[in-house]
Amino acid sequence: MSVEEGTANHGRLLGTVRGPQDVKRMTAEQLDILAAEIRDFLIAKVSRTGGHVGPNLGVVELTLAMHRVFDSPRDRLLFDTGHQSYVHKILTGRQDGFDKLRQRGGLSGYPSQAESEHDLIENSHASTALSYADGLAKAYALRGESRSVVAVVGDGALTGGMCWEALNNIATAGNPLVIVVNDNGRSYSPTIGGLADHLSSLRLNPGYEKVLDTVKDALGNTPFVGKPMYEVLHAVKKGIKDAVAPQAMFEDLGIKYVGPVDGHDITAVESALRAAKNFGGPVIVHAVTRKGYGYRAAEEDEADRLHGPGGAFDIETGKLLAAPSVKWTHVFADELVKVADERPDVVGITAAMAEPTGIATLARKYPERVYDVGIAEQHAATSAAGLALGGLHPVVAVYATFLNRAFDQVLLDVAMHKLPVTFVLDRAGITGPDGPSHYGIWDMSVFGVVPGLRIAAPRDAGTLREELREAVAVDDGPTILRFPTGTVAADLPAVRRVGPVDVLAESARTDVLLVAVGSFAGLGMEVAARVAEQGYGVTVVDPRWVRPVPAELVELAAGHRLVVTVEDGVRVGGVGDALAQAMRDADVQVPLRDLGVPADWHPHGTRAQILADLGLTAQDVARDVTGWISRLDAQPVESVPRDQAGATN
Ligand SMILES: Cc1ncc(C[n+]2csc(CCOP(=O)(O)OP(=O)(O)O)c2C)c(N)n1
Ligand SMILES: CC(=O)[C@@H](O)[C@H](O)COP(=O)(O)O
Ligand SMILES: [Mg+2]
Repeated sequence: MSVEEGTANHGRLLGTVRGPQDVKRMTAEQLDILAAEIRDFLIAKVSRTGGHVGPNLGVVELTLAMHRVFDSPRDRLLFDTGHQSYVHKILTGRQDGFDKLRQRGGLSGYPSQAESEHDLIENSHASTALSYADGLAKAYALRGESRSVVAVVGDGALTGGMCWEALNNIATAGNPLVIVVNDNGRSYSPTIGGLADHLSSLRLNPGYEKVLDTVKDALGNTPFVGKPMYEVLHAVKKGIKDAVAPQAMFEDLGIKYVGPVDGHDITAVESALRAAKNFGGPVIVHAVTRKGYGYRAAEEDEADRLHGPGGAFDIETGKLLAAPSVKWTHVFADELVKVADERPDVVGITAAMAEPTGIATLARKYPERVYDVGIAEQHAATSAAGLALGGLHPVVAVYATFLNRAFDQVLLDVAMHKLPVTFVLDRAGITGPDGPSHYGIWDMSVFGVVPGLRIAAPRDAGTLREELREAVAVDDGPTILRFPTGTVAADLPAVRRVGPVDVLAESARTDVLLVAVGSFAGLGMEVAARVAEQGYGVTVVDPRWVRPVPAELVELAAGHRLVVTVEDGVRVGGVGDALAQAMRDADVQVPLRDLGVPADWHPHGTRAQILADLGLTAQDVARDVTGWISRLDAQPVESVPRDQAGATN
């Protein structure tokens, strides 16, 4: 593409970039111009769609250098968490896709094999890239393939335990492998922990910086002649480094360390990467970057450097354009503080997501009662078990999808010990823009099998507050409270309560018992109204506590001709499955149809779009229910009058 044509697209130089080969031949001056054009491009596009603008502004030079030193896709570039792969996508022919970033049918916000041969890891869960890289490097070694493996991992992701399991193996295997630590000092907020302190000691030591510049100049003028020269030069740097900034951690692991380098200096990063590439074993390149680099609104965003605005935002201020609304998270955060006011034993735990989960609200009032464990959900669960053994009641707030990796900890470290730990799962169910590895659709099935664990699914703000209090009142086992992303549902009053079960609507006829789980209660009410137009009576119930299945739900089922369950979670092992089993065990032979999310990798889009694609709308469910009940009419069974419906009051 000519420069003229390129200009018409995104910027004079950026418009000419159709693949990595186009940046390999650019001069240093052109690269600086290109980096600026990429920043302008990212801000312009992501301000319209929402997305991870801060992390990607921090890796512009880093990604350019990687694509100049390595030959993707033959050499494999891996991005831990993958939220910082937009620049990689820009350089691998996908600039045109950014108008539909994270939108249905558009570009994924994470690497996607379907999009490009340059993409490999699609999982948006942190701390996995080094394990992939270890495996990949072993495969290439065994197959005798001379291909570089490069893994970019953030300082936040490095607080995840899997990284250290991987480093342990990478060191032993000794295969050529380049680990680029993208150290911007932050996850959302400043990264916590001993590792973070260690990294900052490296990057912040003024003496080391000055001395390093001298060495860097020497390095800059010295053509690399492979491993011997690298060893000599590295020994020089190491000697200096240990003198001013001891960093035995990595090297004692058996992994060479290069850095810290200025992650925004393409030439410096390139020379470090070339040294690492030619070393012939595992090397860590410690790149110091700034999240949101070059964009004032991001650099001045104290909360999280514009880590991931959820929608379109004002370029000048970085503020979301959408009108603010009361989110499920806000209701949780507000009630948690009220509970903590009354219960000095209640403490909060976050896995590097204090603001997004609302735990920060508790931390602002009771800083000594909130623990940020880093991106370490497994540790969060078992550390919570320790806190509970110590007489406290921890509230662990994570996104639903991220608790998956802590199943064993919840099962054995918490539940088997019957410990009072409450897990609050935000973003439960279909979320939308983040796609399949972010969908919080597994929790009711996966954790529903844990003996002694109780799961609540509030339907609105009132029941969220109520069920949070009920959860922290449980002292003989773990509890889960799960709610979706977005604006909290309007309060839906119950007409009566049967045990823990709220009856939201009922009629003279008891044709259908509609079990609407959590935030689907509103959908249930709409369905009941539509089905009533066909002459059928629908009893809508919200179980509130969905696992274990309340006995009252089975009794209510016995009084109806058909039971339908609808849940924002996978069907297999979900509430519908569990209720069907409970009904069989109680010999209640009423037909049951369960609606929910198929266990599959659902694409990204908006929550509403994906739910519609899955037939989880009032119109679709009403059509299903009407079809099922009308087919039952072929064997008419008197609908049991309500007062004999078997439900206890
Ligand atoms: C297991 C897991 N927990 C939490 C998250 C949410 N999350 C996404 S990015 C991020 C911060 C990552 O920080 P870092 O690795 O330093 O990357 P940066 O954004 O600074 O480039 C977090 C906590 C996640 N994706 N995966
Ligand atoms: C990459 C990651 O895991 C988070 O940044 C996630 O994208 C945040 O999701 P929300 O926008 O729903 O808070
Ligand atoms: Mg970081």
